[in-house]
Amino acid sequence: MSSVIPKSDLHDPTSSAYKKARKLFLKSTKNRIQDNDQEWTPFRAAEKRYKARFPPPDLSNVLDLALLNEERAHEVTAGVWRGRADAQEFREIRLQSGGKGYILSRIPGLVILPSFLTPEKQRELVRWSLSEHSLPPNETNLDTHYVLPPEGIWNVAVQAKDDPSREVEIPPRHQLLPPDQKTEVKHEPRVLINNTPASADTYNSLSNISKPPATPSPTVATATSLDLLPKLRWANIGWFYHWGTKQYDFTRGKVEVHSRLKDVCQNAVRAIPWQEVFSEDASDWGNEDDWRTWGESYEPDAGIVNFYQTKDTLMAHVDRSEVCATSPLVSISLGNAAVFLIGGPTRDTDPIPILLRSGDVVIMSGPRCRRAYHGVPRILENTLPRHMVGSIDDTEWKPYEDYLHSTRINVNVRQVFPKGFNPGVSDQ
Ligand SMILES: O=C(O)CCC(=O)C(=O)O
Ligand SMILES: [Fe+2]
Repeated sequence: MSSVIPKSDLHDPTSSAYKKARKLFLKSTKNRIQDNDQEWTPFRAAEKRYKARFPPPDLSNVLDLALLNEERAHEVTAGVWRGRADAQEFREIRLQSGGKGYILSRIPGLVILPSFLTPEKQRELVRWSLSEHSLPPNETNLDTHYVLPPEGIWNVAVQAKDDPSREVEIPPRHQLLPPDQKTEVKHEPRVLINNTPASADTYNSLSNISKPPATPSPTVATATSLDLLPKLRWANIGWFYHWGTKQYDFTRGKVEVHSRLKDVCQNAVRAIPWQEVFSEDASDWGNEDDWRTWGESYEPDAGIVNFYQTKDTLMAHVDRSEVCATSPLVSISLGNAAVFLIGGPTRDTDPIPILLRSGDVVIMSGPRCRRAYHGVPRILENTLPRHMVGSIDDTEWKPYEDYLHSTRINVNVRQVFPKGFNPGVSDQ
C-alpha cells in the first residue's frame, strides 16, 4: 500500500486551517511558563504528544492494524490520520470465528480484534447505545444535574430537531432540593477517595463505604434537549458505579446487560484461542488462572458507554473497582477513530499507542493487562467511515450520522465478580 499521506488542510503549512491553528497555538502559549519535559512521567509525555492541536501529532509510532486489511483501504485513506502497521511488534492469532486477532508480547492479555463488528452490527450498537440504553434505569452523567425526560436525552433531542415545537425544557435538579439545602452551596471537606483496588479480600470493607448521591450543581440553569445532547459523556451499564468513591454500589441492584451487547462480548471472548494468548505468560495469576474456562464462564455484568466529542480525552487510569482482576474487559469502538494508550502498573511505563477505528474490539484480560494504565488522549476528527454515513433510503439513520460526525462511542464491558464468588447482595 502506498504510504503517501494525503495533504489535508491541517498538515499543509500553506493552508488557512494550518495558519489559523498556528496563530491560536502561539496566542495560547504566549504567557505560558515553559513546561519542564523531564518532570512528566512517560505516560503523561505521551498524552501531551497526542493531545497537541499544533503542530498536529505524528502518528508514525501508532499501531494501525487496519492497514493490514485491504478491505479497509477506504477507511485509512479518507482523512489525514493514519498510523503504521509496523509501529509495534505483534503476533497474529486465528480466531475461532475465522477472523484475525493480534497480541503484543509487551502486554500479555491484550488482544486486538480489528473490524470484529460488521458495519450492520456497528450501526445497531450505535442505535442501541443512544436510543435504547441512555435512559432510565441506566444512569448518565446528565442525571446528576438535570431531571431528564423518561424517554432519555437522545429520543427527545431527535424529536426536537425534527420539529422544534416539540423541544422541551429540562429543569436543573437542584431546584428539586428542599429549600434549606437549595440555597446553601456546600463546602464539605473533600473526602479522600479510597483507591483500594477491589478484590475478594477488600470486597466487604469497600461495599460498606458510604456512597451518597452526587450533589447537583446549584448554578446550572434550565436547558433544552439539543443543548444537553453534546454534553452526554457516559451511560452506566449493569451494576451501578459510584463515581465519588470509585466503587460499585451493590445496594442499588443490577440492571441486566442487554442481550444484544452481551452476545457481542461473549462472541468475542469465545472466538479467542486463549492458550495462544497466555501459554507463555509468566505473570502472577495467584489462584485465579481461570482463562481456560472463559469460553463458558465469562459473564459481563457492568460497564460504561463513553461518548466522546472530538476534543474530549480520557486521562490515564486503571479500572480496578472490579473484584475480578483477570476476567476479560471488552471494549468496543464506534464512530470516529482514536489514539488509545496502554502501558503498565504505573505511569512510569512508556505506553504503546494504538489507533482504534469503528468496529474494532479490544480485550483487556489477565493480571498484567487488566490493571495496566490506559487512556484516550486523542479523538481523530474526520475519521467517520463511509459505512456509518447513511444512504438516502435510510432516513432513520440520519440523526445518528449527524451526531457521529463529531463523536466517538466506546462501549466498555466488564465482569465484576470471579466465577463462584458470592457477593451476598440481590441482583434483582
Ligand atoms: O474509550 C476507550 O477506548 C477506553 C475507555 C476506558 O478505558 C474506560 O471506560 O475505562
Ligand atoms: Fe478504562
